Amino acid sequence: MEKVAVLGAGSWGTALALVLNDNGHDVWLWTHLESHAKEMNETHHNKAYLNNVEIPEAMTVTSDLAEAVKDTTALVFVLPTKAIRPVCQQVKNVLDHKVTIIHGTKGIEPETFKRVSEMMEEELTHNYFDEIVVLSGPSHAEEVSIKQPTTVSASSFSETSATHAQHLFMNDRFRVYTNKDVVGVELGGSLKNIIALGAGISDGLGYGDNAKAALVTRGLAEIARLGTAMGADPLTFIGLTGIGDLIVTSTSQHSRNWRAGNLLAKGGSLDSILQEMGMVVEGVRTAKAAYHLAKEKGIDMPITSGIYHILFEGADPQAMVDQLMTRQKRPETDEIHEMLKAYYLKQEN
Ligand SMILES: NC(=O)c1ccc[n+]([C@@H]2O[C@H](COP(=O)([O-])OP(=O)(O)OC[C@H]3O[C@@H](n4cnc5c(N)ncnc54)[C@H](O)[C@@H]3O)[C@@H](O)[C@H]2O)c1
Ligand SMILES: O=P(O)(O)OC[C@H](O)CO
Repeated sequence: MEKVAVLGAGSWGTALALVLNDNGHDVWLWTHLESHAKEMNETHHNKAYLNNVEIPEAMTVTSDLAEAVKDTTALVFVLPTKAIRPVCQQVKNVLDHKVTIIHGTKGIEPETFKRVSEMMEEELTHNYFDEIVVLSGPSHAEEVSIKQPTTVSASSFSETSATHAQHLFMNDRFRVYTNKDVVGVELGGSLKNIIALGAGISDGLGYGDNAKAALVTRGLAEIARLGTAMGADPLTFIGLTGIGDLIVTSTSQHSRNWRAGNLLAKGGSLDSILQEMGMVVEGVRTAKAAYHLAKEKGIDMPITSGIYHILFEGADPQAMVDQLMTRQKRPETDEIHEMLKAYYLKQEN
């Protein structure tokens, strides 16, 4: 049994804390709001974020960060991307030993284009950990919390750290693979949220399965294009944290990104939708980051660009679809084909 602190008591933090609790660990779930900790301790439910399950007695819910991180072997950061830097700064003030650092956050910082592990490294420095582990894959909190079979990847430059995360989380309903492509795993997990917003928009406009399949497939081509330019292994994008997560987020009604896109297409304003949902919709800020990053790097991302214009410039979703469909004629063959060829060649050898 190990003491593990989960930082962030939203839906995903709560679901991951439950997995760790099932595995017999001493789990401390930290929320920055004293009132939230009090409510969860009194009601044994996380009403605002994941009300369908009971918080077990064995799990400690606290708003005291120093108590939470004391004597831990691992910290699991499960926060919105914009809360990563401030919480790392708070952790730095109270952590006095080395731990395995794991994060389950899916986003890119729009101002710097940094991935989450890069932001964490900048804030925490290597005094407190060896290499960060990214836990990512097709995994809705609503299903993990009721023990539906789920598979994810634990990705790190350090095999020891990845294996530690795998050991902490893996059980017969939550299968964890290790993975070395941190860049590909983080970018796949973040960029798929933009395409999921697009899938929600497509459904909201009344389009069918053909349109959604096209969005997912051509969306993957865009993700791979930007991802490889940023140093990712292209094969990662046909794995769990690429196509796997893209499928689940674009097709599931659990997805907050899909839901936000769906409401947008039906005429809601972005601000009111985000306010009403009350949970983080990471694809919004990531669309801003990816749009500007792609522009800077000269990478063609027409779907991402259309979604950016809908989100931030009030473009009409229907007009964006028309624009995508009537672009210049071109062959389909591109890096997706090259990736698949490389993958099958690798399997044969
Ligand atoms: N929900 C899922 O199924 C799921 C699955 C995989 C990954 N993720 C990723 O996990 C991350 C967190 O998502 P979530 O679904 O748990 O979000 P959520 O909206 O359900 O909860 C966010 C939590 O962060 C807290 N928070 C917000 N700002 C904070 C701050 N400045 N300091 C401290 N705490 C703060 C909120 O109080 C809340 O407890 C996101 O990057 C998301 O993409 C979510
Ligand atoms: O609910 P979403 O859209 O934030 O997606 C949650 C997870 O990332 C799915 O793997």
